[in-house]
Amino acid sequence: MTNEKQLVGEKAAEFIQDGMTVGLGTGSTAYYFVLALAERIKNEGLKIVGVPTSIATAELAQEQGITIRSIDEVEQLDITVDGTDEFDDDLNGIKGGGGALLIEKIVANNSQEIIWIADHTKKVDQLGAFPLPVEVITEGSQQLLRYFEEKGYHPTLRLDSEGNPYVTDHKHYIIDLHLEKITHPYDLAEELIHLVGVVEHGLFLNRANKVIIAEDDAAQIITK
Ligand SMILES: O=C(CO)[C@H](O)[C@H](O)COP(=O)(O)O
Repeated sequence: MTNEKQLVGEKAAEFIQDGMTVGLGTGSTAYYFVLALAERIKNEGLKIVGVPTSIATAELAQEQGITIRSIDEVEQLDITVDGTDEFDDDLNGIKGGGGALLIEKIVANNSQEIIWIADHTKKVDQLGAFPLPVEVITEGSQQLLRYFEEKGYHPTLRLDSEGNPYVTDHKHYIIDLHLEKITHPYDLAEELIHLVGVVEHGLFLNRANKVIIAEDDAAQIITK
């Protein structure tokens, strides 16, 4: 059986050119991109600077011999390759299933080009079946949970494998909103970002330029 995540990760690595500063996404699909990029660096001698979007990706990139810099150590990025939890026909998406949405969004906002890599399950007609992650500061998180409950957003505080609140790389909590259907993503994004205590949300609207998706055992490129 085809490993779709590997297929699209390897395809994305073909878009990287010598001298680029490259945003390195987070998650099980981005993992394969990082491995494929490291292979190209070893085999072809590409000179690349990687900007990781999480501690996990920074560790992986270092293990693989990729030179890394933080987002504050580069002026801007040529390209970012990242996974996504869902995307629709407009290439709007939900990200943050892996908890790295904050730096993923900062890196995306400073990239000239953004490619998402996705297995076939990630394409949806309407966003929302995947719970929307909202990164919040820890203090006041109970109040935000109550607010979201009252709004009918069906919030849950994300927990780690031991049943404790999941803590992000930047020591925040994540509240997942179980919305099922997001009919007005731009309005929702506007509401969430103005709530005091919310650091960032996982709606990535009008950001991706391309999605590489696995379909029928081949990598298909969807361009905006
Ligand atoms: O947004 C993310 C992490 O914060 C990931 O890109 C997203 O969760 C997809 O992950 P995977 O490739 O493991 O399905």
